[in-house]
Amino acid sequence: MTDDMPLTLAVNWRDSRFQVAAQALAARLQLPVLADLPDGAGLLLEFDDDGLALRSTEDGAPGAVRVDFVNGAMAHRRQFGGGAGQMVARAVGIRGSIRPTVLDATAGLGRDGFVIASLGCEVTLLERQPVIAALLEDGLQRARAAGGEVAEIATRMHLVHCDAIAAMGDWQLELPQVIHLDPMFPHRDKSALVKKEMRLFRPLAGGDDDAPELLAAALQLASHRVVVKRPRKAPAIAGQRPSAEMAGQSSRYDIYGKKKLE
Ligand SMILES: C[S@@+](CC[C@H](N)C(=O)[O-])C[C@H]1O[C@@H](n2cnc3c(N)ncnc32)[C@H](O)[C@@H]1O
Repeated sequence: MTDDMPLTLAVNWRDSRFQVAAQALAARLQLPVLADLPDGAGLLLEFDDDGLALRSTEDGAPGAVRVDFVNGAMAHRRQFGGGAGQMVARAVGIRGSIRPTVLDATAGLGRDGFVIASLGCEVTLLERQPVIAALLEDGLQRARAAGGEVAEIATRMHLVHCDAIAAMGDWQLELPQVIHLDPMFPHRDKSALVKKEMRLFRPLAGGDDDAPELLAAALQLASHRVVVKRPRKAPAIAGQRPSAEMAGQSSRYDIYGKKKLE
C-alpha cells in the first residue's frame, strides 16, 4: 500500500455464510475482519453470492469492483470484441496459428490476460498488490467453476502473487516468448469503469514508479518480444527505446522486438 493516503482496509461479510471465507482471506492478507462498516473512509473487501468485491466507504464513492469473466463487460468482449484483431492481440504477436507463451507481469484485474488467453495463449500473470491479486484469484476461481469456454480460458491463466521485477530477475522456468506490461499511469483511459477502478486502486497500487526497472527486467527475460501498454500520448517508459509502436484511440503499445515470432 502507498504511504500517502491513510486507509482502513478490512474484510467484511454481510452474510454469515461468508464468514469462514472472509476470515481466511483476512488472515492471509493480515487485515481486520469487520461485520459492520467502519466509520469514515476506508476500503472494504466484501464477500457475497457473486464473489469477492472491493468498495470504498467514502461518501459518493463509486460502486464495488470485482473480477467477472463470466458475465458483463468481459463476456461481451470475448464474444464481440474483435478476436485476434484487437490491439492487445496484435501487440503480443497473435496471428495465423501463432500463439506465443505470454507473461503478463502487471496482471491487475486480468482483463488483458483474459483476452490473450481467450485467443489460445498460455498466460502467466504476476500481480504484486495482495488485494488486487485476491480479487483476480477469486474471479479466476469463479470462471473455472462456471464450466464451458470461460473455464477453459481460465485454465490457461496461471496467477502468481509476487513482485515481477524480483521474479523475472530470478526466473528458473522456460523463458516466456512475450512479456506484456501495463503499469499504472495517471490520466489513462477515461471511461467511467476505468475511472472507478483507478479511484479504488491507486491508493493500493500507487503509481508503479519502478516501471523502468520492470521494463529492464522484462527485456532481459523475454525470448521474443516485450510489449508495453501506455496511454496514447504518454512518453515511452524510460530506458531502451521501443522498436515499433501501435496506436489505438486511447492507448498505445510500445513494442520491443528481440526475435521474430513464428
Ligand atoms: C494498470 S494495472 C494493469 C491492468 C491489467 N492490464 C488489466 O487488464 O486488468 C497495473 C497493475 O500492475 C501491478 N504491478 C505493477 N508493477 C508490478 C510488479 N513489479 N510486479 C507485479 N505487479 C505489478 C499493479 O499492482 C497493478 O495491479
